Amino acid sequence: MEKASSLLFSGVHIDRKRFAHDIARFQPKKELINPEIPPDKLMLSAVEVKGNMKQKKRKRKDKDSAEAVEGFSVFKSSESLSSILEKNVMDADSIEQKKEAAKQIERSSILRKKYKIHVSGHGAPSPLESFAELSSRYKCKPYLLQNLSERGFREPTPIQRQAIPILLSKRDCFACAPTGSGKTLAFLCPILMKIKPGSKNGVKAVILCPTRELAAQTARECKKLAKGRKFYIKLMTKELSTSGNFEKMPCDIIISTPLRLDFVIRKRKLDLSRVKYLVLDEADKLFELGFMEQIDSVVKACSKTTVVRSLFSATLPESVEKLASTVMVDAVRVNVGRKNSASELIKQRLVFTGSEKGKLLALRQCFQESLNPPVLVFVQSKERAKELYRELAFDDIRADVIHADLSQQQREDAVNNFRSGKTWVLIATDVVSRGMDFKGINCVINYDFPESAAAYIHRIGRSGRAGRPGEAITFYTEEDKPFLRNIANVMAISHCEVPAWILALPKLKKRKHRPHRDSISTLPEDNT
Ligand SMILES: Nc1ncnc2c1ncn2[C@@H]1O[C@H](COP(=O)(O)OP(=O)(O)OP(=O)(O)O)[C@@H](O)[C@H]1O
Repeated sequence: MEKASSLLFSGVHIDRKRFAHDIARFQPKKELINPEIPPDKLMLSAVEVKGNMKQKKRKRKDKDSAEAVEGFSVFKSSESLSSILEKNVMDADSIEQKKEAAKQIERSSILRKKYKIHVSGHGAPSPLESFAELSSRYKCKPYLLQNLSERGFREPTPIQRQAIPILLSKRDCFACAPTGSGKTLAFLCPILMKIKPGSKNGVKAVILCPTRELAAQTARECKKLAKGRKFYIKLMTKELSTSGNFEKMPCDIIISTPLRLDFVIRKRKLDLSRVKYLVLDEADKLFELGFMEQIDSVVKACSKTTVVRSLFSATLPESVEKLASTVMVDAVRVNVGRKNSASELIKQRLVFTGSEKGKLLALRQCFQESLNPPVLVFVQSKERAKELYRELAFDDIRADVIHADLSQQQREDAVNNFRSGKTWVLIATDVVSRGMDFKGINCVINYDFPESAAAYIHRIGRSGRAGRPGEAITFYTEEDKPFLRNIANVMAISHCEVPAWILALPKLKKRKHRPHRDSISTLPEDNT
């Protein structure tokens, strides 16, 4: 009779009899011991150990047993085999879970690589493979999936794949993704999924946007997505902010500019203490000096300890993230593609016009060569927008203008006419440079050189949206030359051609470029 013999492998002492007994006992779960070992090898080892061991020569048996053990990396510890096996079986469920978790991690990293999603922050949930996962993973109500499908959204965009699960997991989030890549839906979906409609306990979500136009657009998007459910979605207009009865008015989601919401919090005592989601869209703009106090007031008013805060933009500089970190808790960062870069769908080029007068000639030439409406033309100030509009009024072009001096109604009309195709060319200040989703803009012309690389990225991002190609032309004069490099860097990163001499220009410390420019007008003084 064979005495309990021992086998030394990798410095581990194994009791052979117990080994045989344990293997036989736990055979049904054997594959759980170590997923690395092939099943046929494991089965062979178990049978040999249990039944045939006595008939085989000691040497052979030792070798086989050693082979059987070889796959068990877990044996390479100082624990006895029995205790390891017991533990493994007891942990079978957790091992199964661990295996599944390992697979999920692998799937996540494949998806992230495929969609150029970069994530930092611990325990970020895995990205969505499809919209259907919203229902299988997060029990999304059918109405929302139906609305997504009706809008023609078949696949989530990369930022939606990652930011939606993060916000559904109630994690604070910094999200940076190119212009036109569907960030709006990335924050609207989780809000609609996580709050209950019917406003029994006051406002549940606040979305802040830097301009009225963008707030109105986001409110419209939100209503379209919420179709079929009785959500109270309110756009904070001037009228509502001054005369709305907030105590009696049901409201689930408020979409506002910081100025209006701050006014209502201070003067009308709007209670935001039950807000679950706070979104700062175009966050880097909101963190600029003019908005800081208002943002502070809104952040304080959304006082629920579990409020989920998120920042979205196509450009999120470190300085903004640093500032915002003071109010974010354990946030996850998501970047799609290269941070702070332009959409790769836009063909960008620079045009030297020499002087201010040269710009008007160049613009007319562009229109003569190929006017492919809709075209958005950006200028530096409202005065210049008015001047250029007056100049083009004499040409045979259906042009309109939008700037901050117009009434709210006039601004809305300008946007709507441009959207519907009544207007071919819209002359604009930066009031519509961020977030505005004019469908199918073919070309953006920077008549005046943008004040910064971020401004450039947002302006040209009005074209090349939702997977469609776009074009951007930027005029520059002698005066703009020193600032060319910032823009040229953005172009080079998006693989657009840039003359080498521009990339060799010295770096500038000054970020903003808003020079005094000669008047656009070629009309005599008394005619203007
Ligand atoms: N999953 C999707 N599939 C197809 N189109 C989508 C999807 N999600 C959003 N869109 C469309 O993409 C366009 C751009 O979306 P959105 O305005 O949210 O972009 P954005 O990333 O917020 O851009 P910006 O940085 O300029 O604000 C919209 O017309 C929107 O309807």
